[in-house]
Amino acid sequence: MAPRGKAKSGRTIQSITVTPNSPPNWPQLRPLLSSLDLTLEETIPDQIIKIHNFWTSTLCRTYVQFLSSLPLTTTPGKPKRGDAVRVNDRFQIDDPAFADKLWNETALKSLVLGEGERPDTDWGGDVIGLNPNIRIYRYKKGQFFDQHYDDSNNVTLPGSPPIQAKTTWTLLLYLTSAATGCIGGETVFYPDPPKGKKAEPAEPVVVDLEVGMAILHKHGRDCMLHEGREVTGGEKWVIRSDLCVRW
Ligand SMILES: O=C(O)CCC(=O)C(=O)O
Ligand SMILES: [Fe+2]
Repeated sequence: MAPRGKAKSGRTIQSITVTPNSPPNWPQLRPLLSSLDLTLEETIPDQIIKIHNFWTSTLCRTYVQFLSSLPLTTTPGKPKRGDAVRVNDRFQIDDPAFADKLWNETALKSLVLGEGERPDTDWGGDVIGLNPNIRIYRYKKGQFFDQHYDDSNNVTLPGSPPIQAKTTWTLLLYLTSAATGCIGGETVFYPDPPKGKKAEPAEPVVVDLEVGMAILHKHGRDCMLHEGREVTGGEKWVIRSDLCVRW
């Protein structure tokens, strides 16, 4: 057998340190619009909020290119009991530093907590940052995320001492849309059917993809049933995190 570190030919094999799940070298978050140029737009008060142009199309393009180089894995078609059928390619990482950048170096913190004009939203407590659990989704033709509710989770945010928090709202950031060749993939919300036999079922609320748009939607006990519709052409790319409140 060749000695350790040597190939049979005698060349030294470079030692490779693989840190399992080490955070990627995310591109810097630029260019971005200032919070003064952005607003929280209520699609359904206290349930769904949109931020158009949260990321610029230039930044989205940089990220799609970068994220394409990450080792995404296709989620199994058969979910665990109680989980939604979810067919997409994803990359998941616990990265408190990136979550902190997404919160502090973008307009998000100012929009959610800022002094400016903003809807009187119940964030479920004092918002202190974003969930370090960052999820990247890529949906290709035929992929989708079936109807489900998002859970609230307990998380620990960095600090000394570390801060106990829980998630209250989902953050979805769309990097692609019809403008980049993605067909379908809308996020669709289903309001609870009105009570009473004669009542018409409530119309679904369809959120069309828009490059750089972020949406926040309330989750946990008050989460609306929702889905990511099937992508029928091109690619849908999404970055997912959650708002965290002090626990
Ligand atoms: O990709 C989407 O449009 C929806 C994603 C979603 O519902 C989730 O991450 O829980
Ligand atoms: Fe969801």
